[in-house]
Amino acid sequence: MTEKTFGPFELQKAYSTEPVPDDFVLRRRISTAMRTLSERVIRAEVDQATLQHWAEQLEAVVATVGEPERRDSKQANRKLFTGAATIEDLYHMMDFDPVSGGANPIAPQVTWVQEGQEGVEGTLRLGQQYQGPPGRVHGGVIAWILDAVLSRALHAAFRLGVTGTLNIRYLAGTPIEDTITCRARITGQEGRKIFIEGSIWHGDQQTVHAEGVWLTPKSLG
Ligand SMILES: CCCCCCCCCCCCCC(=O)SCCNC(=O)CCNC(=O)[C@H](O)C(C)(C)COP(=O)(O)OP(=O)(O)OC[C@H]1O[C@@H](n2cnc3c(N)ncnc32)[C@H](O)[C@@H]1OP(=O)(O)O
Repeated sequence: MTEKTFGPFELQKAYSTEPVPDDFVLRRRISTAMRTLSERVIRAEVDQATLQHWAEQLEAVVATVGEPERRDSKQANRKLFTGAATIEDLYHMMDFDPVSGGANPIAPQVTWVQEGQEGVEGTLRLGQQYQGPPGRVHGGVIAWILDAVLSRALHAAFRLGVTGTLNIRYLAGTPIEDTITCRARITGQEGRKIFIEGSIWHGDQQTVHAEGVWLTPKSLG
């Protein structure tokens, strides 16, 4: 039997509904453990011998993994655009994303509650490893997340582009260790320029406003 394959417009749906490939179940477990560790290790108050022991254990894992070659992510992308991508290819494209990618150990995990042409909305919680001022999320981390959230609004509307400009207004502190909500939507288009705005909320309080311009590649525009 031939393996099921997907094209560009099936990417999001297949990624969120098809069964997770076995190796990605394990990659996600590893990444979850690493994310949990990076938060807890900052909190931990232990003696020097314990720190020494943990350092040695972790260095042993690093040595076991070695120095693998860089992953070729263009291959899966090419297959997607000819409708020949397998579910494994889709996971290779999506699951290593630095925001929300389940198999990326540094990716803050967003729970997407809405994704459509009218916009996207997701919730997340950022731990102490993302702290800037005491108790608040680091401003650069906020920019990192919003770049991804605004890009997600672009993809949810079946468009492609790269960030050209991203302006961020920090209205109030965004708390760590509590649920926050991110939103984004396309507000307009002029030729290859697509205008997107976004926000972060803590409960009813808006803490960040963002707006930016995404550029569709010349080859598609
Ligand atoms: C189907 C789904 C697939 C999903 C795949 C998952 C992947 C996930 C990926 C996640 C990705 C996450 C996101 C990421 O991380 S994207 C990575 C971060 N961004 C970049 O690396 C972009 C780097 N910059 C460039 O490549 C070029 O400078 C671009 C392409 C931006 C423009 O160079 P280009 O040669 O094309 O431009 P042009 O000179 O013909 O000008 C055209 C028009 O645009 C106006 N303009 C120009 N520059 C800017 C600017 N910076 N802001 C605003 N406007 C700008 C310009 O005035 C002109 O306007 P007008 O005079 O016509 O009115």
